[in-house]
Amino acid sequence: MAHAKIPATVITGFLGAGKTTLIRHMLSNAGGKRIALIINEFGDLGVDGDVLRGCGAEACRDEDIVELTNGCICCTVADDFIPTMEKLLERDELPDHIVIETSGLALPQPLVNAFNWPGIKTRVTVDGVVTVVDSAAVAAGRFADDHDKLEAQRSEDESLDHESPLEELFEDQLTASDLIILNKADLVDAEALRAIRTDIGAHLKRQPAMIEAKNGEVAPEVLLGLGVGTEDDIANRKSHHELEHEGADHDHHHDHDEFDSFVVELGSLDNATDFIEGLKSVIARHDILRLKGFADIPGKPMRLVIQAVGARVDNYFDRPWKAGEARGTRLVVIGLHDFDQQAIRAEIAGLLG
Ligand SMILES: Nc1nc2c(ncn2[C@@H]2O[C@H](COP(=O)(O)OP(=O)(O)OP(=O)(O)O)[C@@H](O)[C@H]2O)c(=O)[nH]1
Repeated sequence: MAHAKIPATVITGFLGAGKTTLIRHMLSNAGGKRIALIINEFGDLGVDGDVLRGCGAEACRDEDIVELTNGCICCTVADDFIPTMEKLLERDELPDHIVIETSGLALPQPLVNAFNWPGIKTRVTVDGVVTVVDSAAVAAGRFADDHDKLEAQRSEDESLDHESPLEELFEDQLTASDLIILNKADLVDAEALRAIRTDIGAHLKRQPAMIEAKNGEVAPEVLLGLGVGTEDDIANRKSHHELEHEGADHDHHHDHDEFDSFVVELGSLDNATDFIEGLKSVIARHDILRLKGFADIPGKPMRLVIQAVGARVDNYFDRPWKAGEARGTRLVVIGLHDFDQQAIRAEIAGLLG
């Protein structure tokens, strides 16, 4: 008897939109489903995988979490993602469902296309692409292009064929989606949510369902089981990059060179409250897009998770430091490629007093 294909859900969305939070909620409510997770993130510190392991949900055991850290999943599909999937499919105990969290800077299109790879197409199908939107960031105009500024830049440099990298990515992630989650609904009012819906709808040819959520609280039955088979519809979801180079003999190279990241390592934080207040001003001064990691607070048995998305900084203790684990503070900082790494490093180190 032929086996049914394993459904795979792709979770995409810009940096800090709430992908990991959504997955954490899904795992805690999976109702006995065995879910394998493939997690990819931008930057050299695997924070998302570690946060998910820290939540100890039964649906996803440690061996079911695979991290792809060699770069952005859309650029390393052939070298990284396909071999990982093949290995997963060789296991004796196959998962009921596969969930893939892309990095916040990834284009979903090359990833979805990888499901047409011969060894994968017969075994797995894309159940759906779920795009998580940070409603607060959209309402604050983070993805809206400054068209006047862009025109001025274009008149100086004719080779510029791009919209702002943030706006393009945001649109490409929406273009690929089967379901849109307007997350962080707690941070905006009903009118702003309505405006976001209208605006997103106006940008899309297809009209995927949109649902509002806070803290990624969406029932797994809603997220999983869409049954779309997105890999067969990929031609209708082209990214800006693909559209620009359509027909041209062009290598579809996409290397996120508009963005950059680095890791800051520090000792322990004597005063976490002051440190976090200080971080807020460093983030604002340098327009840092995302900062996340773990901190060591002397005398505390638990490690502190620090999560910043734009100007908002959250922190919470997630789990005790393990015996033999090196305590310390490690933060990954992500921004546009021209941000001043040296100054940011110095200013963050300076917060320790
Ligand atoms: N207020 C509020 N905060 C949220 C919500 N969802 C997520 N967050 C917070 O937003 C921050 C980023 O959430 P993550 O789930 O890590 O976002 P992500 O999309 O996985 O981030 P990257 O992997 O870095 O792109 C965390 O501090 C979350 O607690 C929400 O609905 N409301």
